[in-house]
Parts: sequence; structure tokens; C-alpha cells
Amino acid sequence: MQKLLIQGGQPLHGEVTISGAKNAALPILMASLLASDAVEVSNVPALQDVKTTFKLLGELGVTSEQLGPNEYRISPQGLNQHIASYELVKTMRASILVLGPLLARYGKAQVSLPGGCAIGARPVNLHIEGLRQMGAEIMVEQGYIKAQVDGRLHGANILLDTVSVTGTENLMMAATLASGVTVIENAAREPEVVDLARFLNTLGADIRGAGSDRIEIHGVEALHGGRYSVQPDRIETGTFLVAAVATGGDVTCRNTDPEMLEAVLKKLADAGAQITKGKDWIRIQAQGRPQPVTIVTAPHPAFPTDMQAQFCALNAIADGAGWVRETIFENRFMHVPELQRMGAKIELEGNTAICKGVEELTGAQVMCTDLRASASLVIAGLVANGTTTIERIYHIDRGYETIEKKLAALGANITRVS
Ligand SMILES: CC(=O)N[C@H]1[C@@H](OP(=O)(O)OP(=O)(O)OC[C@H]2O[C@@H](n3ccc(=O)[nH]c3=O)[C@H](O)[C@@H]2O)O[C@H](CO)[C@@H](O)[C@@H]1O
Ligand SMILES: C=C(OP(=O)(O)O)C(=O)O
Repeated sequence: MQKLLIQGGQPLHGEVTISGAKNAALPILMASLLASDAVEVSNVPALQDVKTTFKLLGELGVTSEQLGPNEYRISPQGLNQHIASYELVKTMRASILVLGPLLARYGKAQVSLPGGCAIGARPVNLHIEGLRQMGAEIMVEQGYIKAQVDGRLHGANILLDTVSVTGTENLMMAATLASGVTVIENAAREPEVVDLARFLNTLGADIRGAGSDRIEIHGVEALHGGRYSVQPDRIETGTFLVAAVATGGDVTCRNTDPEMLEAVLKKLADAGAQITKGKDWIRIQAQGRPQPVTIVTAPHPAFPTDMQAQFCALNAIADGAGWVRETIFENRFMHVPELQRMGAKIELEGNTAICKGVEELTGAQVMCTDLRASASLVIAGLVANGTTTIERIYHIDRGYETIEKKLAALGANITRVS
């Protein structure tokens, strides 16, 4: 199994190019199932989750051709299967995103229940209830969601009990080919939902209001092919910004979008960093030891849960005490015991991590438990005194494109070893 070895203590300096967003690319690739012709998608990040997505699409009869390092042509005309097996779904929860498109385009779908995972139970009841409202018959048996529709899905007024990102995306995708109008209330406002809607509209869908909590989808008969470029990854951007501040560095993120990162940038400013930005870049300059910050995660536009682990690492070395409250997932503090191994003084009280900053972390052998927990360990390793060995880095590879190469180019002493 591969590991990362980090020799801490080097401030990060220079420029890093941000990749396409994992959480936008995955639904966009799944949505290509809805099209009648080939779609070309660029700025697709080279990630394990993207490979898994192409494997899943391949098993459904969709052919894909790589046109460049981050560009693909996806031809959905051969769609002839409707089963997303446990073997694939267990490695990537986003596989649930084939449910809506398959039902809308193929009339039936059988998708393994994603099951619980490291960060929480993550049920998919809202996906299922919404699709039922649109006329699907759905049973859950033997670990599979088995869904079918007699004819075409129909429009419905769907009120989501909880804001769900992939729930909103699944229903929005299904509704593009439904008869009539679907309204999703209490919809997720995340930028990745907006990117998916823009992609679908490029193919001829009629989606209005994405980015607000009320999305209206006017069903059309068919979607045609088209070309689209995935938006930049706001979480990868945020991770590099935190790493820069933690190490006392000066880093410019290129090919990003500051507008998607308002809540994160505000907390970095509270930590004392100096931030300058343009349309597609952000420069961050640390100003000495970071100040502690308080964070409450919540749906967009509030502070994203996918950035809280990284801020735990920042608070761990801050000049004072701060805290991070996680309100989205019930078990998203698996990084805390690992950070403690490196000398962090963090205590968990319910859904809150209270952190007394220490002057120095020490390198240690630590283990990734989930994607963003891994990112926090990398940040801690970059600032720690001595060597940090990070194991189970397949979690990192799900969501960061060659993280060690990008960090090494910024001056970090980091290597991947087998
Ligand atoms: C591939 C992808 O885009 N993943 C993101 C997506 O995950 P994902 O879409 O799985 O997360 P959701 O937005 O659905 O989850 C939000 C909350 O709603 C609950 N819930 C969700 C669906 C449902 O049917 N019933 C239910 O109760 C979940 O348990 C959780 O407590 O949004 C999360 C919240 O921003 C991010 O951390 C993930 O990175
Ligand atoms: C939790 C995440 O991803 P996923 O929903 O794919 O597990 C994430 O991107 O931080």
C-alpha cells in the first residue's frame, strides 16, 4: 500500500493550478447518461472517483474516449444495462447519481444502497421519495434500490426535508426528461448543483433557479450532445489556501473562482492571513502564526463541511483556542485522534471540536480515514517537526489530483512511497 512521507517545516511558496471539481465532475459525467448524442467534457480531474465513474458508465454500456489529459468524449447511445453493483458503489457513494438518469432515460435502475461510511450514515431516502413522487416504483431489497417507471416520469412538487446535494442533483437530472414541470423546494444551493444545471441546459434541458433553494425544471423530450468544461474545485482550492497559511507561506491558486469560497476566505482572513484575489485567482499570504477561528458547518453559502477537517489542522497550531462545530455529518471528526497523535490539543464535545493551539506539532505515523480527514493530516504533516507518515492514502486519491506533486512544486518536502 502506498504512503505519503512528509518532512515538515517548509513554508509553501509559489503558484498552484487548481483542477476541475470532483463534486461537479461526477454528477456531470453521470448526467451524460441522459443525452442522446455524445458529450465532450473538459477540465475533468484525474481522480480515482473519476476512474470509478467511467468504469460504472462502461458497465452500463456507455463508451468513453479520453481526448486529452482532462478531456473525454462520452457516448451514451449504447446504454443497455441498468445495474450499479455493490462492488463499485461501495468505493464511491456518488454512484447513487446514476439512479435518476437511468430511470429517466432507460425506465429502470438497480443501484446498490451506498450504506454507512466513515463520516456518517448518509441515507438516500430523499432521493427515493422524490423519485416516487415523480411516478417511479421503488423497492429496496437485498441491499439494492430497484426502481422502474411505467412510461415516462412526470413532474412533481418536491419539498426536501433536509438540504441534500446529491439528492437535489439526482432529482434535477431525472426531471429534465420528465413530462411537465418539477419544482424542488429546499434545494441545495452548492456551486456544484449550479454547474450540473448549466451542463444540462447546454444539452437542451430547461432548468431555472439553480443556486437558489427553489429549482424549477421544465421537462423536455430529449437532450442532445454538447461540450462543457467543469468548474474549478473550491475544496481543493481551500485546502491549498489553508496549507499556505498553516506553513507561514505565500501561495497563489490559479484557475479557481473566489466567489465560490466566500465563507472559507472569511475564516482565513479571521485567521490573520492577507488575501488578494482576481476573477480566477486567489493569493494568500500568511502573517505569522494563525489566529484561532470558530466554525459552524452548514449548507452553502455557509461554511462547507468538506473544509472543516483542514481548519481543525489550522486551529491545532493557532495562537489560542478555537472550535469547529459539524452540523451536517454525525461522524466527521475521525481526523481528531490522528491529529492528537501529532501533539494537537483537541477535545471533542458532541459535535464540536475544541482546540487549544500548540506552538509545534510533531511528525508521527497516522492513518487516513476519509477524504478530507486525509487533507488535514497532510496539512499537519507540512507544519510538523520531523517526519509524518500517512497511510491509507487511497482516500486522498479519491479527491486530490497528484497532491504530492502540487505540494512539492510549492516547496514541500513530500514523497509518495510504495
Ligand atoms: C459527491 C458529493 O457531491 N458529495 C458531497 C455531498 O454529499 P451528499 O450529497 O451525500 O450529502 P448530502 O447533502 O446529501 O447530505 C447532507 C445531509 O443530509 C442527510 N441526507 C441526505 C440525503 C438523504 O436522502 N437523506 C438524508 O438524511 C445526510 O445524512 C446529511 O446529514 O454533499 C456533502 C455536503 O455538502 C459533501 O460533504 C460531499 O462532499
Ligand atoms: C465527502 C466527500 O465526498 P463523497 O460524498 O464522495 O464521499 C468529499 O468530497 O469531501
